[in-house]
Amino acid sequence: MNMTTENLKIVSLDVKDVRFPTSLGAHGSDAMHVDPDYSCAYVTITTAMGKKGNGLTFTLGRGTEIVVAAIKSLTPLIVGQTTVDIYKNFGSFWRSLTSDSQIRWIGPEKGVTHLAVAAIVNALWDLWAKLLNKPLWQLLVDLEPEQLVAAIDFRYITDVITREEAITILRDAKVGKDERLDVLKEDGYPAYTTQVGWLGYSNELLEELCHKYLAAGFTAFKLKVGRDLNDDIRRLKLVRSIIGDDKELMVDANQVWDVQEAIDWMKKLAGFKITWIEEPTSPDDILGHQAIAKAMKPLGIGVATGEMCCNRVMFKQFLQADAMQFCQIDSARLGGVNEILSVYLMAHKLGVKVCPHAGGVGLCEMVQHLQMWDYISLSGTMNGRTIEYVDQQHEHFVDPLIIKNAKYQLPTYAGYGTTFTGETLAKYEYPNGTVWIEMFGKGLYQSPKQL
Ligand SMILES: C[C@H](O)[C@@H](O)CC(=O)C(=O)O
Ligand SMILES: [Mg+2]
Repeated sequence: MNMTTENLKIVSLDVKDVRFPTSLGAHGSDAMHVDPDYSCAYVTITTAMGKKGNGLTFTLGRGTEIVVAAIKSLTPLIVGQTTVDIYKNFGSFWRSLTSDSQIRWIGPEKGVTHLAVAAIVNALWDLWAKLLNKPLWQLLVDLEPEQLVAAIDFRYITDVITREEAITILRDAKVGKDERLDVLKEDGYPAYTTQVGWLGYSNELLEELCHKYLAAGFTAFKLKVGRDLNDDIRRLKLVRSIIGDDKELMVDANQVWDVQEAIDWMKKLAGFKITWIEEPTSPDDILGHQAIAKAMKPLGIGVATGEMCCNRVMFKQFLQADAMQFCQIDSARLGGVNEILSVYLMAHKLGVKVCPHAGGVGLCEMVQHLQMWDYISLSGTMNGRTIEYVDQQHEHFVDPLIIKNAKYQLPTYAGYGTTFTGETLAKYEYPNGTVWIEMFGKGLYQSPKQL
């Protein structure tokens, strides 16, 4: 398959700080992040002839300016490159972004520098898909195994999967591809929702949203826990009384507990028939997760984590240690699509289900492409897999996701779905967008000048 594009020089990289005042309504709140303002560092890469790709990394308000600064530091590595050179050996180019000899010192492959890489790399994939006039999932599906694997940096993971093994796995998985594509076209990919369960929501809102999403066809729900045990029990009772016992229920502690505390707390919640406990403790504590997973096994509860798992090496060890039963790749935390592909391949080889994290700006838009590629070209199954769905900020994208009867519908537009509308940028760019000026005027937020 010819996947080359015109050879266009990258002439500029622009980055914007875009924020939405979600904390005013406690949207997105959890036990650890009590006042999140859903935000992102938003990248536009422009080529000669004016072709553009957009990418983003998700942030929570303050701190976005630091990611923006990191993206600016990486910009000289991108501007002046040409598209053919980037895409013909994307894995090497990816390595050049993560291995800059001065910048890597403040990573490497983790934290702010890696979030910056994610935004840039996501923009490069959006650009590639747009140049080929395909949705991102289709670009991935159409790449021959050798071409897809050429986008991956296998450094540090060859003890679990090699380039050759990955090619064989992808070749074997070609059987039945067309039929699986038809399933997605007809029916879509199942979703669960977290929208009911933000921790700052009142009981009334929790009840109202459970009814709303049940009526919309959802059969799986996620609730935030970990602030107060009695309150968790009360809220879980309430939710179960509305959704019934036949629906799936997941809980998410967003890293608030110590290891033994997580085990003890979850034993008290086990009676609510919980599918998974998400982020029970520090996202870096592989052996801690392993201990929790072991303790949860007899209770029928799996451990889910990944939204703050910083790179493929950490994922490798979580997978090797049986410390995660649900692998939650995050499209804006790992270094973009290239690194995510390597995690999907390792999870597949080690028999762990991938259920992407998507609570954040643009994450639902992105992960649907990845999970659909996985179904068509890698795992070949949706069994026990689901994509997170939160109903926030979709209206700000030129190509918002489409969900019907609790299933993501196969995207048909070209790109990765990560382009904001002009109106959104005019309103929400921080701090000069019209919505922010209004917020400062009303005293709802302090302007950066006052801080
Ligand atoms: C701060 C974010 O909203 C976080 O709570 C999202 C999350 O953990 C999830 O969607 O899962
Ligand atoms: Mg979570």
